[in-house]
Amino acid sequence: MGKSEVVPMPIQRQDSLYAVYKGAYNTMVHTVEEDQEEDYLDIPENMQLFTNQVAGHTNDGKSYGMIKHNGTILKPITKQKCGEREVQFYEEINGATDKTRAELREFVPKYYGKVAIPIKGNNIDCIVLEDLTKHYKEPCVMDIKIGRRTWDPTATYEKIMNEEMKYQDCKRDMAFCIPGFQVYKIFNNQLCKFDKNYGKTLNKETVTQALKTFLNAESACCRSLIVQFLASLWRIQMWARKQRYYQFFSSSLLLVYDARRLREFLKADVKPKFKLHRSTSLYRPLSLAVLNNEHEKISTGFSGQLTNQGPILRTPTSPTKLKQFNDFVQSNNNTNNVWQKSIRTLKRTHSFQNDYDKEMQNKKQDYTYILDELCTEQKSELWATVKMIDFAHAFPAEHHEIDKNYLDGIDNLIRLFEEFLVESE
Ligand SMILES: Nc1ncnc2c1ncn2[C@@H]1O[C@H](COP(=O)(O)OP(=O)(O)OP(=O)(O)O)[C@@H](O)[C@H]1O
Ligand SMILES: O=P(O)(O)O[C@@H]1[C@H](O)[C@H](O)[C@@H](OP(=O)(O)O)[C@H](OP(=O)(O)O)[C@H]1O
Repeated sequence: MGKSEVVPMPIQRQDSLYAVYKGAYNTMVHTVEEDQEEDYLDIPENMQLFTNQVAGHTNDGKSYGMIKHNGTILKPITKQKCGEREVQFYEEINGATDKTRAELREFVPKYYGKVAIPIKGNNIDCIVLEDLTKHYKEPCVMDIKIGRRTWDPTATYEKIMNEEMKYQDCKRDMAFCIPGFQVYKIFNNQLCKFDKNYGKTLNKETVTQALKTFLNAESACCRSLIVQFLASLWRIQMWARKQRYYQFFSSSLLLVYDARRLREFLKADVKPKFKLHRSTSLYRPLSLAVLNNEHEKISTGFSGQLTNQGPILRTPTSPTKLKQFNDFVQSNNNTNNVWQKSIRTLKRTHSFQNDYDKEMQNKKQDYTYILDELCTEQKSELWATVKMIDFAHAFPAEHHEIDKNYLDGIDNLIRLFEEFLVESE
């Protein structure tokens, strides 16, 4: 990625850390200075460059990057055919009345039509989409391009060759690749960006590490986060297993979560107090407790049971379990109250460790969180999601077949996340 902007973190604002990883993970290149000039783009005053973009076309002279405007993003159309295809795709599904395509609307960003805006003095058509990062304070974003084949039926020989040369190992073994991601690291408040050069080095072994880096899971996976992602992924998978309308080439899944909420979650150091015991069922029961604990009550629809056919998506219906669960939630309910959190913070006495600055920093961070929570009209229960994006190469399914190329990638990605889920038990 070439674009960058120093994103203010709640603390340590003066020395906010920002790093870009190009190629090897260990090669950290500071590009803030050198990128500043590139970051300038002549666009209307009420619009900004979209700094949470992690992959795709950028302002490189031939194309433009995403633009941010009023809770939406504008995707400039620089390749006419690709733009038309993407617009047609969104308009088709927005007008669809059949169940399968209507359902697809839930899995993609909201579409608000097309708009022409002046960019560098030229009138450029843009696709207007919901900004999937807009509710997140510290958006961690990963673009995962799905499918072994990333060229469409109209591709030239040269295009096919170009595509086949890229992300070879990862595409061959995993049926997906990672053209870019950004993550706010929990342990040092650093925003790290990983570009396509890093993505191109990945293989079936190292891709797991890349996902863990993205998930802030170097030491342990946060179960709540994994479940939120899996809840979205499983629904997309179920849809892809049955749909026979489309073939997606070079389309991505965008994984987005809020590192702020993850930090709060980990800070609360929530230990599961309510645990479902393993039963002697055919299934492999995974505890619901840590998914729905005192800190976050998340309705993912995940029953806690994985089967060979996939997850059982429902909540437990056993009256005893429900009562146990409700009692648990009731007894811990007040810890969710932001005012009580605030009072607790105010009551905190002076540090005994002579570490006054650190204490102050923590306090500031707490207050920032509390203020943000109070200012947010409605705090969403969920703080991670997956959406399908980039339909520049969406084609009608040949012979109404299942899009195996797409489904393979989804299946493999889910398998990795399910392994993380088991690890987090
Ligand atoms: N609705 C959205 N909300 C937030 N970010 C988005 C959204 N859509 C796209 N992005 C960001 O923009 C990037 C590029 O998006 P997209 O893949 O649609 O563009 P592209 O230029 O067609 O990409 P490619 O070069 O892979 O064809 C994504 O990786 C993501 O970071
Ligand atoms: O991952 P990389 O190395 O950036 O490769 C790009 C990626 O495959 C894009 O999907 C593609 O845009 P399209 O989907 O629009 O074809 C672009 O083609 P381009 O260079 O012709 O724009 C490639 O360069």
